[in-house]
Amino acid sequence: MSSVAPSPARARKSRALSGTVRAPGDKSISHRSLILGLLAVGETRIEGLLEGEDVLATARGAKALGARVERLGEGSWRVHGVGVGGLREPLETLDFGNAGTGSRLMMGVVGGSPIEATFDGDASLRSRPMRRILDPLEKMGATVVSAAEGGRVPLTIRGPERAIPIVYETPAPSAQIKSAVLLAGLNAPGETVVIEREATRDHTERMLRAFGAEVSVEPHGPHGRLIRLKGEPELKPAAIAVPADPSSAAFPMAAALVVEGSEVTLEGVMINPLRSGLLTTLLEMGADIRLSNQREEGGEEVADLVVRAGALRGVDVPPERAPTMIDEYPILAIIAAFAEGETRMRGLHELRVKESDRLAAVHAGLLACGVEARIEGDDLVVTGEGRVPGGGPAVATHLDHRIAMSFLVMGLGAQNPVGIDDAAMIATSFPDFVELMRGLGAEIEIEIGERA
Ligand SMILES: O=C(O)C1=C[C@@H](OP(=O)(O)O)[C@@H](O)[C@H](O)C1
Ligand SMILES: C=C(OP(=O)(O)O)C(=O)O
Repeated sequence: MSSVAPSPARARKSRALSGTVRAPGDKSISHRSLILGLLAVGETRIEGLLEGEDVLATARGAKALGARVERLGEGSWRVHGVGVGGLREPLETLDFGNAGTGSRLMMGVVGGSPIEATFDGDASLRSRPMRRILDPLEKMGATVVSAAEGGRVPLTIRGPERAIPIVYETPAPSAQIKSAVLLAGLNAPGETVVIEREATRDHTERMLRAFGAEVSVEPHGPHGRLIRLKGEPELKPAAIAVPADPSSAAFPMAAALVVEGSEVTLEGVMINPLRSGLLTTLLEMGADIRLSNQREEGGEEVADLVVRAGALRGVDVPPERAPTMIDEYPILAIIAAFAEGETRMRGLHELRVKESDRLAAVHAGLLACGVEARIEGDDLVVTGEGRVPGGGPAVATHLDHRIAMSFLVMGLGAQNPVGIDDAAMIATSFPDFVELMRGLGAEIEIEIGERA
């Protein structure tokens, strides 16, 4: 099990932020490009790969399963894949650290193929539910050789000679469950079908097509989708350009909104509609965000976002929007604290099973910083007064990068500094976060273990 020394950090009220920055490569697309690179025969080239710890764990996983994975330069990677039929049984435990996406997608790969592998991770990953992945994989012929209590990691899976094609309705709106089933379905003779009641990010579907698989998607019910994958495709390597991650761009964007006088431009942010719920919500709150230079990059729509500080009002965020902004609620809660009036974020049950229980962690952090907030069932309600006191004890981040970055952003706009108990996990998704924010004019101090 991996662990990193904690690095307490603190952010203080900032002068106006300004500048043009590019958020790192999208984490979801980065994981998938390495995994599909492994599953195609030949050389896949990736530009703009996120070199965060989560993705580096997936790169090691791809290597352990037989791929040759090389870093050619910053963000520039080459994967020599072995194909679905050529996977090697890893000799050692696959340690995914803090990464839900990497571990769950790789479970799909292993669970659909005739190899056995053991998965493990840090204390956060060890607490996260994996039954949601193991259940469909068992239906597809996989055997769970062993697992920690409740079907958690460390766990060992053995896949079948050929997977059984299934029709599977996901029990939660989760792109990770959908992706694990589709990846296992690559080694199934026939059609694997995934039904989701609420559409989730579609990067796996898009990328499978780019690698030559036959995937069709149709609407299902008012908010859902039905996805069909034709099994046993011959995946061909592809060239992947990874767009900037909207979930990471959300932090400098939020800072620009809440620090008086700021104007920040975020370049090349992916605006896939299944990832842009935060943008929709912020525009409803009256945020001054302008999209320009809309274009396509690497099969995804991207835009430059010009963000200016200004007054914001509280809004009601409907539950059906949750899958399109699931990782953005912590930072939205911070922005809501700076708005005038009540923001109600509905239907947040999935936040309880992320790197931490994000509903509880955000709520506790807000209270510690003098913000009025309450949890009602699966809703988080934040009452903003246009200003945030800050101060108080260090916010507990529970090995959660998004909690860490959210409260540091709060400190940049709050009356008093905001401290967090540990900034180390920021490196899982946004290794240059502190440097990028400092480049915009932010004051963030890290006490120990500062990363370059
Ligand atoms: O598929 C993905 O890349 C992801 C799916 C989401 O998780 P769930 O599938 O659990 O909703 C999200 O929270 C995670 O950061 C990335
Ligand atoms: C939930 C997240 O990631 P993962 O599930 O991959 O750990 C996240 O990055 O916010």
